[in-house]
Amino acid sequence: MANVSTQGAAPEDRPQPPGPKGLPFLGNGLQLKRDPLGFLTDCARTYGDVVRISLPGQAGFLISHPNDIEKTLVAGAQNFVKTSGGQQSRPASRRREQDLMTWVRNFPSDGEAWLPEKELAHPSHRERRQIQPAFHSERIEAYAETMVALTQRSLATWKDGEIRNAHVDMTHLALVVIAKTLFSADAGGEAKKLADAFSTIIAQIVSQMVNPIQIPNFIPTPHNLRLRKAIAQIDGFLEALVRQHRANQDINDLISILLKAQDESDGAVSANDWRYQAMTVFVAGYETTALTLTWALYLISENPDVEAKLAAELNAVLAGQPPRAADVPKLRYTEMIVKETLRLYPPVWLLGPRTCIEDFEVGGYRLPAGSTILISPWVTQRDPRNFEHPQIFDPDRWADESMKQTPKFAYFPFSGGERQCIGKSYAMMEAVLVLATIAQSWRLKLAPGARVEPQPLVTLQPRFGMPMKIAAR
Ligand code: HEM
Repeated sequence: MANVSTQGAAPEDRPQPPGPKGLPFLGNGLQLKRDPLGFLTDCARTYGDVVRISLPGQAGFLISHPNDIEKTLVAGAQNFVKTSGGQQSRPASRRREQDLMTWVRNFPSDGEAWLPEKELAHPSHRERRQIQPAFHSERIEAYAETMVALTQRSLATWKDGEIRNAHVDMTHLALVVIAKTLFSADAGGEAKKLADAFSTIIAQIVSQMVNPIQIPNFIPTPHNLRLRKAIAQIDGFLEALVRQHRANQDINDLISILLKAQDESDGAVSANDWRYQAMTVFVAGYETTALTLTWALYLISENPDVEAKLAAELNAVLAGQPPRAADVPKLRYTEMIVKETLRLYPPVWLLGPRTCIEDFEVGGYRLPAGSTILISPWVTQRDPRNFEHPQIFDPDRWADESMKQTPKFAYFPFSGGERQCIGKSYAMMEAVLVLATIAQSWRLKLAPGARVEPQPLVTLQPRFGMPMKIAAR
């Protein structure tokens, strides 16, 4: 499975990457749809580091060697645009005239999102520049108190001995945390409604990835009506936010940054653009963090030795006090649990497909312009060449000095390069603080008979939820 040696070979003499046989027209589409995690893992283990996968109507290549991933995400980044369901989005100038429905139709954003044409060579630079201040380290530290307070508020409703769906709890919690820290909104009462609206929207995003042919928005099918209602709910939430921010100029958060950027843009940014960005941060931020926490609670419950070590660390560092930002660097084992959870259950199990603009040389192969590149943290982070006993949940592996020898892109739950997750530090801090706050006072055990199976949608969901029996410490 080592990279193919290409020394001395002219590009045209190089072999084509191997790959599984596919059906006429459908290629490997059915296998990919039926069991994406199993199929992609088998492809990498059977055919090597660059695998040809025929997607309906296009050539796809799975890249799974850390060096090749680094080359794609870092050195070669300028050669790629992010695509959604094999379709390239429309030019920004036309997109600006459209509404949130268009945002949904085009998510995840590609290199052209919201950018004037002259900036296209530097995908996403402008949008990142705008929202970056909300993620500076001193700002993130200021969010710690709110994260812990909201977790405590949510835990106050828990009753000893009951069975709760940890996935639902973590989803509502992560949603109210983002709403409060970045948007200054108290979404407590609305958490369920907003979470349901977002999941309708996310289901739509998944559906259009799988089925590029969609019934147009204006036809009132039950599905389109549900989607419109969900979008109207989110839109109403954002409208209320903007009124609140316009009325109180002292608020200093992500929304105020976006509104200021819009006011200063001299019409270069449309009235809707701040909404697109707010929606992107919301969708990208709350579900991923909620899933990290859900999978972490599950893995802790299945590993009593890990649970005991976690409890010991929390006692030693916090001595019964709620965690604060200053405690985060001391909660090393808690952080190792989060890192190991993100290795085994990366919420973004497949990075947004990227299309190469020009031919791309990688792993000894030359991939033609227009190819779709697939990169999966799930596949690479479970590769035995990168991690010893990769299927085992072992937070202690992160304390091992030998881990420093592991190639950088053997582990990339937040992606890497210029499109890497902007919320990485925010998410890590939130996960550590929330986990510490929960585990300090509650012990969670997977409910008897519960079925646990990862379901790879846009993010890696627990297919049957995560019913857990809770006990007060
Ligand atoms: C553990 C939690 C999280 C994980 C695992 C995660 C992972 C990722 C990954 C892998 C990407 C790149 C996707 C790609 O290239 O296809 C990404 C992008 C992004 N993330 Fe995160 N993320 C997390 C939390 C957050 C949070 C808390 C926020 C904001 C509060 C956030 C905001 C974003 C944004 C704005 C993008 C760019 C989206 C785009 O370019 O379309 N993420 N994240």
